Amino acid sequence: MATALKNLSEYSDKNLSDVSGKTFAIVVSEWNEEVTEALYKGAKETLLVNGVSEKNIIRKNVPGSYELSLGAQWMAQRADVDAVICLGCVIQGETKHFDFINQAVAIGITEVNLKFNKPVIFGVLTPDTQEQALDRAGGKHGNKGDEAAITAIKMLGF
Ligand SMILES: Nc1c(NC[C@H](O)[C@H](O)[C@H](O)CO)[nH]c(=O)[nH]c1=O
Ligand SMILES: CC(=O)[C@@H](O)COP(=O)(O)O
Repeated sequence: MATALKNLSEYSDKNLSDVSGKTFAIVVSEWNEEVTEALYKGAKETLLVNGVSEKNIIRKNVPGSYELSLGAQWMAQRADVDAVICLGCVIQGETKHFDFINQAVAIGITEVNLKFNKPVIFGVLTPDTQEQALDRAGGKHGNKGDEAAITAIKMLGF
């Protein structure tokens, strides 16, 4: 598989715009907390490393990934928020619940982007197993939280 040996979160920090005055909201799903806390840690650290002030990083928790869309909307509608990062982890269970949550959150987050004309980043893992999730939350495949933060920074540079 293409991802087998890769750190998927490697990125170039060349040409990133100055975001030192920008405000970021991070919406975090409490489901699969071990994973989403690691995603949050990665996203926050990446924002700080790229010059964002700690006071300009707002955190909002929601119960599950399904609730990320509304949490993102609450944040995006604030005039002081420049970009929103949504973090979640939906692990495949025995039923189709996984598909419904993933479809709803993907569409919901896309709608919030377009409604508020602000970057709202999809940092939601959709793995088959907890191991795959941890591999992407600070493990051997990097940290999708870092990637989500870099994507938000890049989008603010357009
Ligand atoms: N099973 C997972 C969930 N389920 C909860 C839903 O997101 C939602 O909170 C519930 O349906 C009430 O609206 N959420 C995750 O983020 N990850 C899961 O694996
Ligand atoms: C992704 C889910 O919603 C999930 O954890 C629920 O599991 P199941 O499909 O076995 O009910």
